Amino acid sequence: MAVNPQAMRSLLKVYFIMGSTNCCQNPENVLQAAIKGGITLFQFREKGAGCLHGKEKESLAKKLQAICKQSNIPFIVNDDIELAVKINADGVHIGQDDEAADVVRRKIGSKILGVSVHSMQEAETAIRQGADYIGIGPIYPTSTKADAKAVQGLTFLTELRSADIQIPVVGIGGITSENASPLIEAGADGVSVISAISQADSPEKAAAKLYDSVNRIMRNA
Ligand SMILES: Cc1ncsc1CCOP(=O)(O)O
Ligand SMILES: C=C1C=NC(C(F)(F)F)=NC1=N
Ligand SMILES: [Mg+2]
Repeated sequence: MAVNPQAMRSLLKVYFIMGSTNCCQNPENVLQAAIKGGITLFQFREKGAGCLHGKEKESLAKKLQAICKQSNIPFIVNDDIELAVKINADGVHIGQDDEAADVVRRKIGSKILGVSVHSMQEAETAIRQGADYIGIGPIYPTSTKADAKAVQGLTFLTELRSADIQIPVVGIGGITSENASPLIEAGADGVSVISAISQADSPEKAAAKLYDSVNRIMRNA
């Protein structure tokens, strides 16, 4: 465990994920606004049709990393372990089709390690191999990830929590400030969003609304 679970849980509250293909406006301005609105964690996910590669990808990563650093928001890199190590990111997020979590843990040392899981078996493996948090979804329908798995709603989350699995958990997929509350009530430590913030007219207001709905539920829980 590289980050203590309680610290990890508060980082997961409003977890913004973005890459150049998710934005209509300039990614740097969108991230700046999202941070102002109150996001608690950021993941650089440069993936899908038209995404950047090589030097262009690295240069955008460094710009977004600098913006996060100014506000003490940890900067997580999706998939690209090599890039994460090269620019000394604060952590990485991997899926089941990436390298195994134990291999990645050896490469990143005490950085934050997040793993996407879709079953109890995958969750237990990720925990055993030293993940700091797990991402589960898609919770609701989403058009952002073309190859997303079947929509799972709150079923898997409820299963995890009734199996008394304590690892910090964040939900992802089609989440907005309108549908975030049931997820927190079912035991998620936070919500992860791409389009609800990156494609909002005001990313700052969208982030603030998400932050408010998540905290409102946590205060009353
Ligand atoms: C990366 C990812 N993994 C499962 S759904 C998804 C896309 C989430 O995007 P959005 O928040 O726009 O639905
Ligand atoms: C596919 C993904 C699933 N979950 C997450 C996170 F929200 F960070 F856990 N990030 C991803 N890139
Ligand atoms: Mg991946």
